[in-house]
Amino acid sequence: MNTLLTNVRIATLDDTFTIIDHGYVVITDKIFTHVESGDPPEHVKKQADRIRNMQGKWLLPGLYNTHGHAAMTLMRGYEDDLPLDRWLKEKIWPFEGKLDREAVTAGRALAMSEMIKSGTIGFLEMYHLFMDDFAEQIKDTGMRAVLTRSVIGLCSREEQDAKLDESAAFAASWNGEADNRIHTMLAPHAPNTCPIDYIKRIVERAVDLQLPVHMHLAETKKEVDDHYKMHGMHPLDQLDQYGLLNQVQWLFAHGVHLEQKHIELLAETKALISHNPISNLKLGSGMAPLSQMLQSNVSVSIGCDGVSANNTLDMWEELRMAVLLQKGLLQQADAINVKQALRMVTKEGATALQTGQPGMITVGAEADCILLDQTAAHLQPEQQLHSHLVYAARGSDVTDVYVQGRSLLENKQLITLDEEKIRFEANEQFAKVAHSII
Ligand SMILES: CSC[C@H]1O[C@@H](n2cnc3c(O)ncnc32)[C@H](O)[C@@H]1O
Ligand SMILES: [Zn+2]
Repeated sequence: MNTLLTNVRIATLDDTFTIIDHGYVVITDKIFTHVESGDPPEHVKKQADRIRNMQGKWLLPGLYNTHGHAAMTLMRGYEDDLPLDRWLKEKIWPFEGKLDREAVTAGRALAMSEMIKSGTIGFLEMYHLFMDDFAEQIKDTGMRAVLTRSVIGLCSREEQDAKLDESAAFAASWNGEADNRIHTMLAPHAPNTCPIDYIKRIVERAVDLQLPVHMHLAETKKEVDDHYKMHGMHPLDQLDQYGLLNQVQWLFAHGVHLEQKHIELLAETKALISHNPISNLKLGSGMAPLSQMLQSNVSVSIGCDGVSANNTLDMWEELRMAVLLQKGLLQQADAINVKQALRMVTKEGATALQTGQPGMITVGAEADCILLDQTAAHLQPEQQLHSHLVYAARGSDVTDVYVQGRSLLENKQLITLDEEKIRFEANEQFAKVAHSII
């Protein structure tokens, strides 16, 4: 199958940030075989099974959302004003306790529809319910994902082991599935919900399975202060003291309350960070030292976290918030530049999610790309393309999405999901669960 996209402005976001003002791409099966300037020659047109004129659109790599809980999209707007610990204990965990298969499935379909429509092609899911179902859903939807059956260790040794066995079995059976679009990790929930000896056993299992480990880390000051009280040290220092940082590839979510010595430790051990600025602001958790992490060569990507702490899955908003926040916080206009910003949602995201893809538009890469309507007023004048992508673009500008050459969105219409059905089921399932709590 050959697909030819013509008359398009291409932001390759490659190593040199090349822009092709007027060009075309050819997707052969799932690979970019041409990324060229100008109009396609006759022989290229003849070989195409499908030619789409993309006049008035920008083509660029898809975005990656590297930390979240997709099922929680059902809980959008469910408690807006509590700090993390009370939010979890008083509102979220009781609600999650009532979730059944239909409710979780509805929340996840809603999440995927929102992500695809706003240009996110890959995401990480940290959750504990119906993970096999989700993997099946993703197979059909066509997105990329890292799936983790996460574990909380505030229970007996037997229960801990049972959860870990379930998590490892899930990870082993789905890693590399769906034509390598699904990858897996093990995922202790957080240092304050998983005792260190449990985290140690999880890391040992991850070593056996050759999988990375994902965990919330240093999200709130309370969590870190409590860790000092109980263990006399910061949670990252404890992982280091137990020799756990060098054994596996870590991907930490949040990393808000870190000192410079911790940032250096992350860099030394090549740990990855998923920065979640809006969730951190909404839950009053704080502002992560993003600029210092980038300066210390820590690989940072961006995540939206669960929707009830955000309240959208719009990676453009998330990116803009990440950049503006650092500039204001440090009172420094060049705290993060446009190229660093774009890298976090493309190349660094592709790395964090273990895709093996460059997160760039380049010949030989798998054909993952999104297109934006460049005619919107807020994207004029259109010359400063890279700047617009960081400071002006919105999820609603996205018109088309391809993953591995498969079309998931065309002219703002979802191809692999039924939007009306998703909306209906999300509302129905929310009402059902909310009613069962009262
Ligand atoms: C064990 S599955 C994941 C678990 O995490 C909860 N969660 C959602 N958002 C956050 C957050 O910001 N910090 C910590 N935990 C969070 C979610 O509700 C699931 O229960
Ligand atoms: Zn989270």
